[in-house]
Amino acid sequence: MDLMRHFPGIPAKFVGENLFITNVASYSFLAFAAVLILRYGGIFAFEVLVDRTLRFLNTGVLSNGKSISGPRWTIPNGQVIDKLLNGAQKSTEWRKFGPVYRIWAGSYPEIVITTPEHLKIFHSDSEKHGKPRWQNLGWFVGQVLGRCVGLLEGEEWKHRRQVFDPPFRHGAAIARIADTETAAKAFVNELPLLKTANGESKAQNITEKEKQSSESFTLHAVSAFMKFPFFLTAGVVYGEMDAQEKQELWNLAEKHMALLPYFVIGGPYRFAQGRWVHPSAYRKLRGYQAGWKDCHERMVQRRRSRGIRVPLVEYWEEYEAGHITLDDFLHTMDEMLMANLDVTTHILTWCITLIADNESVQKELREEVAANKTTFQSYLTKTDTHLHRCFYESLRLRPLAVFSIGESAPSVKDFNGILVKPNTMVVVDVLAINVRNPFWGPDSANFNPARFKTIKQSDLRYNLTVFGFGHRKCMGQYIGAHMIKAAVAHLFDQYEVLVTDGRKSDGDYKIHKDSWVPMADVRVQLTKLQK
Ligand code: HEM
Repeated sequence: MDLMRHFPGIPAKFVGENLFITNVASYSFLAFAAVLILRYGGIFAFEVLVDRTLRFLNTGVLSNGKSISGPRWTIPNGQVIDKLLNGAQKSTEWRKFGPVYRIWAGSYPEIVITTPEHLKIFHSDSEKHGKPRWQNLGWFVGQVLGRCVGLLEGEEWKHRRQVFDPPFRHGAAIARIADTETAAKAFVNELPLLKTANGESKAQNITEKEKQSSESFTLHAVSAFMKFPFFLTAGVVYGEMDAQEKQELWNLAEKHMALLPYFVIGGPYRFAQGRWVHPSAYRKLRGYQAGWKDCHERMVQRRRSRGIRVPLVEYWEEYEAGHITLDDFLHTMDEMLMANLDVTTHILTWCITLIADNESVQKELREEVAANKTTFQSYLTKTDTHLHRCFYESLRLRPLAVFSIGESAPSVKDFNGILVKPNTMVVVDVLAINVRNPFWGPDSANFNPARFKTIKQSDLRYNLTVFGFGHRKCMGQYIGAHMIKAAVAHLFDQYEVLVTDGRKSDGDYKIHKDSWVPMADVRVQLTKLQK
């Protein structure tokens, strides 16, 4: 399908009620569009028509409050593509609509909030918040992730979260720290092998110091760092995996990546009927689903036959006992591994890039790591270290999504007189909170981990968003933090790291194009340190 060429991309989650009305409305719009485009070549006219109609049907706010503005609905999916793939630019551009504005996800209004005050108001009843169906992204996403923990709400969410989160709780993550650290060390030790595997050559223009060490090579950061967090998370759930299982899982990851564009493009992919428009996309979807299910059935079988009890087997037993459905199981597995693949790669790549580009930060980190060698594993779990501050500062500046995944409140929310209707999706402009917010001071755009030294944890509550809010905080936050910090600590302990490529003319970094999160598209030069 031609649309695909224009929207290489990604992502995951949401939707609202009244799907039937929405379907009818959407198909009517498509019919109108066809007529207009054929007759007048009028894409602009079509967008205006859709925008006006949607505003007439539901603006997302009550008419007895202030009115709300926002960007015009655009083909093919409102602002979904911009929100997910072009977030940083749009976060700045859409400021002209004020601190609270509306965007469209397909035919659903989403309200964007940008200040800590509004964040506090919105989360005053966070325990009752819901998740709009399929994250307002439509049917295709629903087929892969519709029943994952992150998209459920109410009692169902509470129950499924209790089922899935035991291996990821704080105590469990601490108990695994030796495994996490060993895996991170192995990952860093094996990086030189990637220079051949990735067809990378030795760095050009090697300096005298590098010649002496004779251990200098460059890597494309995303490609080189992707598998480490993926297989580490897989290990938490599946236990030890053999080479064949790892290969099968990676093949499935590649198939999953090929589905990501359909998650965001919208149009026909928002509806089950879209299968008639693009049968090969539908076949890819079914192929992935079948492979994902088979792979898990076999992994459970193998572990059971050897008497191995790992979280995978325990989750499967919940399914067999009828406590959760097969989709609950498969979709949550997908969320933890596949949907998260880009997330964890993004976090690791940015953390390394930002430290590498700040010489004094890199030096301080190396010294701290050296000073903590004897208690290295407990050092990794601490939160009052330079390493942890580097991790947080990187999350602050380079959030995985510029516009948060979003939630809906069951009550009316009053944002300075704009009254948001109950059950309407509200998303947070994370850059507005984490960077443009006056709380962070005049150097808010700079990478300065030391800033966290003097900030009280309680002051961060509505001024920083990293792992989500309230009850819906990230299930993998502890494992996630440990794995990133372990990899970063080992890397900078063994190598001098330099960003050699990936800058734009304005000094900002290039962003990886084939992902649903804004990963750094950089190359790094690693030079082995002489010890
Ligand atoms: C450092 C890396 C990570 C970061 C920065 C991160 C960030 C986030 C954020 C911001 C959310 C909230 C999304 C929302 O608003 O709904 C979230 C949710 C979630 N994350 Fe993570 N994540 C990371 C790693 C992981 C890992 C390794 C797992 C594997 C289990 C994981 C599993 C989940 C799940 C299941 C949810 C949904 C929680 C719920 O709604 O109950 N995350 N994550």
